[in-house]
Amino acid sequence: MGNHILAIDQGTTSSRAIVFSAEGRALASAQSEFEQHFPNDGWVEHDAEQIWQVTAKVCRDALAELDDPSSVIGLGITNQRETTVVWDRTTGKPICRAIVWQDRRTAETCRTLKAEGHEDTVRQRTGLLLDPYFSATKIAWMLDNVKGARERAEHGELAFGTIDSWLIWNFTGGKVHASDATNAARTLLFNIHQQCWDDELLDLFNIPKSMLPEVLDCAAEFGTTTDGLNGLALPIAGVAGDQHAAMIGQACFSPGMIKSTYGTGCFALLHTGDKPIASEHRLLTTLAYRLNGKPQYALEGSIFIAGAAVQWLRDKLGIIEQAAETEALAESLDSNHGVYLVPAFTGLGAPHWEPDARALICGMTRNTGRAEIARAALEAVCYQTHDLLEAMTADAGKRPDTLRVDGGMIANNWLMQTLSDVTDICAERPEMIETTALGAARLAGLQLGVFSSLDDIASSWALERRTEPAMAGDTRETMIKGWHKAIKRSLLD
Ligand SMILES: Nc1ncnc2c1ncn2[C@@H]1O[C@H](COP(=O)(O)OP(=O)(O)O)[C@@H](O)[C@H]1O
Ligand SMILES: O=P(O)(O)OC[C@H](O)CO
Repeated sequence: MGNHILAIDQGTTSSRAIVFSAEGRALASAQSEFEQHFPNDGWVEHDAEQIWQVTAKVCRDALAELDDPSSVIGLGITNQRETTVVWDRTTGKPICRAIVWQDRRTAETCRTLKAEGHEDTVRQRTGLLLDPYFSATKIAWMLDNVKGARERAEHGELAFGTIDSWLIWNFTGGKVHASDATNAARTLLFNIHQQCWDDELLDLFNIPKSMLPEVLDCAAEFGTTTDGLNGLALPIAGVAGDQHAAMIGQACFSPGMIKSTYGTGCFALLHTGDKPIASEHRLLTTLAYRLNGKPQYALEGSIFIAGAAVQWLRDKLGIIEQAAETEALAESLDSNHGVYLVPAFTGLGAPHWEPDARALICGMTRNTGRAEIARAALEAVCYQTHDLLEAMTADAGKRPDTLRVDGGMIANNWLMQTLSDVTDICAERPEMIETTALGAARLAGLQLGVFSSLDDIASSWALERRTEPAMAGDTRETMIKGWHKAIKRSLLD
């Protein structure tokens, strides 16, 4: 019998499937992008049916690369979080397109709920804020805007799920409606202290409880695949939201350990142990993971735009052809020449939480060219990480000394060094950069007996590159001061 695990990383722009060995080597993989829909300003939608089709296909493609597919003993799923799907339990069809985490259409609803004084209760119970980022107001929007949806939901005909639930439902032929605690904790409906759906919050957001999935640990029995894999029956044994899976993939298992993932957005999570810490600096309190019924908590800083700013340079400004070109452009300058880019294209996340802030470039002169702008896009990621780390240090009472980094953007060595310089913290990049998918595989492996413990998993984490801070203190201070001035301007909008 084999011990390989198929892991799915269902991300915001693409679905990936990777088969991992027990040592954490990628034995086979496949990836496919899918369509992004922007039907209105600030709206972002996905076709959930297409996500299911594309995801099942990349799994089949990865399995087909193996000499012996029977060596695969289980499936782990990790996913873009908060993105909301509502479907009909009988037909299995979504009632409308999925509303993506980046979508800002419910900003007004959030403002009203805040003005009515509900934010403290919501924060206290969920660890989150009243922001359109999370699922609850997205579900309510669907119920109120898709004809007949509210009535059908009240009659128990509709199901809600984040993308993990939607995939589990489809892989099991509609038999299992489940999610894991980390995904549930991003909905604004889950009480992170009691580890259950919160009836008062369901009332506040006006969402029928019958729509919600059963919530399980991250390593658990989520059913067996009957559909999508050419008849292959695999136990779905590990599930976590992508940032939580990255915590597992980066082996951040002790309080004080922190990882930061640089993909479309950037998400830094600090492990805070078995007690939740309420942030006083507008960070989120969330789950790191939940195993054997025992939640481990984290403080999270969420930045909505990181690599997406580089995509913008490529697709909208046309000043680069490939993301990797930003490295040589940034390196070609001796300083940032006073140019800053605040990438508030979809508002600002932590620690500002300003859905209406908008992006800007400032400090330009006649000398400013593509190198300054590319460098400013990369530096913005470093400054934002700096701001998150300051907030985390203040909340947790201790400054982390090492940041474990991953995500597509961190292949950029200039960015990695500048991150260390600006944050004044060492950055460590692991050998296996696909930490998200690896984390999902690890969770499934834990459930299926491939690993006996988290220590067993931690022993296979291997360092590939480490950067040390090497910038003079006064240079750092000047740069950060310039950034904070730019941020102030973007908040004026
Ligand atoms: N060498 C690079 N330098 C800067 N940005 C990069 C580089 N390579 C990829 N990126 C950016 O990283 C992002 C892709 O990272 P990935 O982890 O695959 O994202 P996601 O999982 O969110 O789709 C893209 O936004 C891309 O612009
Ligand atoms: O799909 P990613 O990697 O951009 O991650 C999305 C996050 O989970 C959103 O909270």
